[in-house]
Amino acid sequence: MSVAILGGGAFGTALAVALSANGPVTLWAREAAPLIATRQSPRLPGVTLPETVTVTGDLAQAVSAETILLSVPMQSLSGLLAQIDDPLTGKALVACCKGIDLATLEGPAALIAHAKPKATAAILTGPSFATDIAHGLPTALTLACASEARGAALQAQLSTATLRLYRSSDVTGAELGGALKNVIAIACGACIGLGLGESARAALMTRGFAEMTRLATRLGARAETLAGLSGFGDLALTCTSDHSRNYRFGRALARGETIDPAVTVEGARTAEAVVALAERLGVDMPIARAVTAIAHDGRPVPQAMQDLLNRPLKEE
Ligand SMILES: NC(=O)C1=CN([C@@H]2O[C@H](COP(=O)(O)OP(=O)(O)OC[C@H]3O[C@@H](n4cnc5c(N)ncnc54)[C@H](OP(=O)(O)O)[C@@H]3O)[C@@H](O)[C@H]2O)C=CC1
Ligand SMILES: O=C(CO)COP(=O)(O)O
Repeated sequence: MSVAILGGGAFGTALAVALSANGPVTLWAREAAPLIATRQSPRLPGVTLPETVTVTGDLAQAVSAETILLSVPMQSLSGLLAQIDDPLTGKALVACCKGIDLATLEGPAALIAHAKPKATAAILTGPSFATDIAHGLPTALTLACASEARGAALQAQLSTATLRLYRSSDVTGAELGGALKNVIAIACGACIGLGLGESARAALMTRGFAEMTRLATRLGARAETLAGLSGFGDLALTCTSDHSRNYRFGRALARGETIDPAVTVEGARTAEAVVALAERLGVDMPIARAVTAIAHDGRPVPQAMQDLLNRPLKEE
């Protein structure tokens, strides 16, 4: 089965390198010329695409593949899908982005399912830095698809010797785990940037995990999915690593450092979407509210942290 990846940034490039171990791969980028010329994405320096990866700027050609991975930032996903006239009947569309769409408050797989109802929507998510995948370091991810049979086929097609996929039918749990952990990672970066210490970060991770589980289960996810790679696994990675852009964003906010708007920080916009979703559903999400306050409302980070500590004492 042929594979195409839409999005020539860090993750799309890394996936193209990894999946080329299984056979030919097509990589589509909106600005394909530099990628064709250099075989390197500026978003993933030092990684050269193998010859078995065909880079194209022709979207119609790319979506002729049977399995299509969508690896653009979450807030760009609906626009990209709208550019594809083809209903993509029978194809597998695998979301590789992490977030919640601000316009619809949907996760990536739900958004794909609504935009292309004649295709099969799935999601590939979990703890994995693009650089690790591209360099062939061992990585385990969740491949979630509502159809058990399509999920099993995708699991086999997209696993490699170093990219180990676990299968799930809980698409909601997988997409929310990946989206929500980025919000908590911003809070953890802010905590460390403010010098509040590692004990405070562990508390934020734990209470953040409670918050993630509360919202996800309210939306029909299984709690055990949140405890898996796509939730707990990715939370652990993203909240503790300098490689994470979300973590670094929170740390920079706390330190008053300049933020580069060209860097993809999914948790910033997703925090806004989460707050809106949680309010609609009556779910308490204090850490997401704090992240929205520091990222968008100009609330100073020390005050936002104090707001969290000042909340009434409660049962765990
Ligand atoms: N990097 C990582 O380690 C991982 C990332 N992810 C997820 O993958 C998704 C993509 O992130 P990542 O690749 O890292 O981000 P990058 O910032 O590295 O790249 C984003 C890419 O998307 C392209 N893009 C943006 N908007 C559009 C659009 N409307 N149409 C077509 N292309 C578009 C950009 O093009 P241009 O360069 O022209 O701006 C760029 O090539 C995110 O949801 C992220 O959470 C998941 C796991 C790991
Ligand atoms: O999702 C990721 C790791 O699993 C990448 O994290 P950042 O987007 O924070 O860099």
